[in-house]
Amino acid sequence: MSKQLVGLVGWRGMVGSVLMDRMQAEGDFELIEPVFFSTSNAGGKAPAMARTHTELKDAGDIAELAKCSIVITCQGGDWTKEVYPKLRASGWQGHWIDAASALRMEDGAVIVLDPVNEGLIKRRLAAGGKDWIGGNCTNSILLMGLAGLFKADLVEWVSSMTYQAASGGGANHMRELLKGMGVIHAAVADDLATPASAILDIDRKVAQTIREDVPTEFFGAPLAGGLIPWIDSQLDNGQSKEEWKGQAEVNKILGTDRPIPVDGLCVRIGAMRCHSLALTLKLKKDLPLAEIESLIQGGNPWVKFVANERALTVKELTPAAITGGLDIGVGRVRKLNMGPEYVSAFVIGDQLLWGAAEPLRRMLRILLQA
Ligand SMILES: NC(=O)C1=CN([C@@H]2O[C@H](COP(=O)(O)OP(=O)(O)OC[C@H]3O[C@@H](n4cnc5c(N)ncnc54)[C@H](OP(=O)(O)O)[C@@H]3O)[C@@H](O)[C@H]2O)C=CC1
Ligand SMILES: N[C@@H](CC(=O)OP(=O)(O)O)C(=O)O
Repeated sequence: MSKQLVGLVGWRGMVGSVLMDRMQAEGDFELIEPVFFSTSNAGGKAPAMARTHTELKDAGDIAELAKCSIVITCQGGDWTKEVYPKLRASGWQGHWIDAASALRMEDGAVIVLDPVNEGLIKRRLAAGGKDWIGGNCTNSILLMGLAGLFKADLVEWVSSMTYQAASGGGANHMRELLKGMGVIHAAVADDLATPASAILDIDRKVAQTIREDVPTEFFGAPLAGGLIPWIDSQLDNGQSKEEWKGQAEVNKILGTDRPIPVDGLCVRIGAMRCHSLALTLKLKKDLPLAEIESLIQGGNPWVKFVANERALTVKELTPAAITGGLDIGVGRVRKLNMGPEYVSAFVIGDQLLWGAAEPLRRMLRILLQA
């Protein structure tokens, strides 16, 4: 049987590169006939995974895109908004898999996170669904970590305080964070090399450097040595767009009839690519802690449950331990003073993997098996 023609757009960007790595690692390219597209280098050489279509196609060429039975894009929302309507208007009936948020809340689109909503995906596929959109990274990580509690329909509401990495903004934001770290260090490098230097003098110089010299072009405020308690645009109700996505996307992914309230504050911190969430959950009933832990552990094979002990937590539940892998760390699970149904949890994951690339790759596999 001939292999399906799969168009890849946005493959050299940050999310796209992680997707390419994962597709190679999992042997996905053996199963498809890839066609690589570019917005900037049509006619150039496609990457080595291309076998027959070795030239880059123009990502604005609707007729070329329409030859593919599946298009996967990590190119970004602007490109989606420009090209998707034209492609569908041309009569194209193929499957569209997209990392960008542009189509996420459209009625016909499913937000894909198959370890959590495989049933919904399969139902929509059987009903003729064609649009498969990756979720917001923070929400995908939250749901991957606590899938066991959601599957058991135990969650009454979630308060979600996030600690989001620089990579959520893109490659330039990661660079700006690192430059800022370098600028701060350079300002006090000599003092640090002198053990007798006064820490308050060092601190004064650092504070001044953060205020005056740390680059802010991409984040709009100094991130290195600090944090930024706002992510994305401002809505009229006082939420940030990132905070709004919490309830909207979590409920769409789960396909709930009655929305589970999800709200909290989203904060950018100086981590590179791991998003974390400090969660307060109100459960629908008072369950023994051991049962709650076991439900979380059984949520999916990627949950790395960390017992609520100091030594284990500081070793296992950090960006240093989690970055670059598919594990979703879950820990700090305990009952809170507010009452027996109130439980805390800390969830951490690599936002470029489960938060972006992996759900798309797995959706491709689901389509190839259908
Ligand atoms: N960043 C994140 O954490 C997440 C992002 N997403 C979504 O994924 C989409 C893509 O995001 P992201 O990967 O961060 O975007 P990037 O900016 O890294 O890449 C997007 C495109 O920019 C072009 N580009 C221009 N200069 C360069 C360069 N020097 N290196 C690589 N590519 C370059 C490439 O297009 P071309 O090859 O055609 O020139 C590339 O495909 C967005 O819609 C975003 O919302 C979703 C979840 C998380
Ligand atoms: N907004 C997220 C990253 C992202 O791309 O989100 P979305 O896919 O919902 O636009 C962050 O900054 O961490």
